[in-house]
Amino acid sequence: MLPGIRAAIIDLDGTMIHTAPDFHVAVNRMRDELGLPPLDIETITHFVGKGTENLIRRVLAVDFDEGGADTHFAQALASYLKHYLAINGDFSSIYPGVREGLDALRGKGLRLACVTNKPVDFAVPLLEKSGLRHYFEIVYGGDSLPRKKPDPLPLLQVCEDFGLPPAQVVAIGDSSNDAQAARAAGCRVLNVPYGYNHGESIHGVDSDGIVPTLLDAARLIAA
Ligand SMILES: O=C(O)COP(=O)(O)O
Ligand SMILES: [Mg+2]
Repeated sequence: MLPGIRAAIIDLDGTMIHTAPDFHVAVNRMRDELGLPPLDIETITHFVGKGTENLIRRVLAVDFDEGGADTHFAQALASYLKHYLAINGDFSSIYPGVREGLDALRGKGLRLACVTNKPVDFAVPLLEKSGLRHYFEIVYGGDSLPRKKPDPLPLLQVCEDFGLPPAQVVAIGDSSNDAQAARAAGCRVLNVPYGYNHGESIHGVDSDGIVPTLLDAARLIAA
């Protein structure tokens, strides 16, 4: 059990929504525009988690050295953002247990925030389209604050917004980013094993527990 918890900070990509197919389509439409061959979904999924700029750099590094990637970066980023915005949510799906888990967390009286490295202008419409926006008092994207996960800043900002000490807040996410940010902030952390952990096993991550679904996370948490 995790006792003494008053709020949960929940990650988006790979935790609530399986967005890898959206990333796959948008990245390959960008690559097509640049005259580059498509990448498979697994390769692209391993690049997800550290924000949009990092994703584009990793995607360009498949074809170019550092100088070449720099040359193409601005065009690639603009193309990717245009294509992602056009399809945001069309190919993605909510993971099992997410709605039930969010209902259970709310039922226990926890306050909820979503902290994602996705740009906030992608995250909010995706949450709205998925019917999840209403659960969250706060949504911070990767570009909402000066630093993103694995930096603790977005988590510390939520703690301040809620007026809670970090020890009373749990972060729930699919990757080492979420765990590192939580540890650095002094929050508790639970991880789900089904998302995108940069192609690595979630079992190597410093976490307070690995739970099969958000509903299982909710069952472990007590106010
Ligand atoms: O867009 C990303 O890089 C991943 O976003 P996440 O923080 O919701 O997993
Ligand atoms: Mg994630």
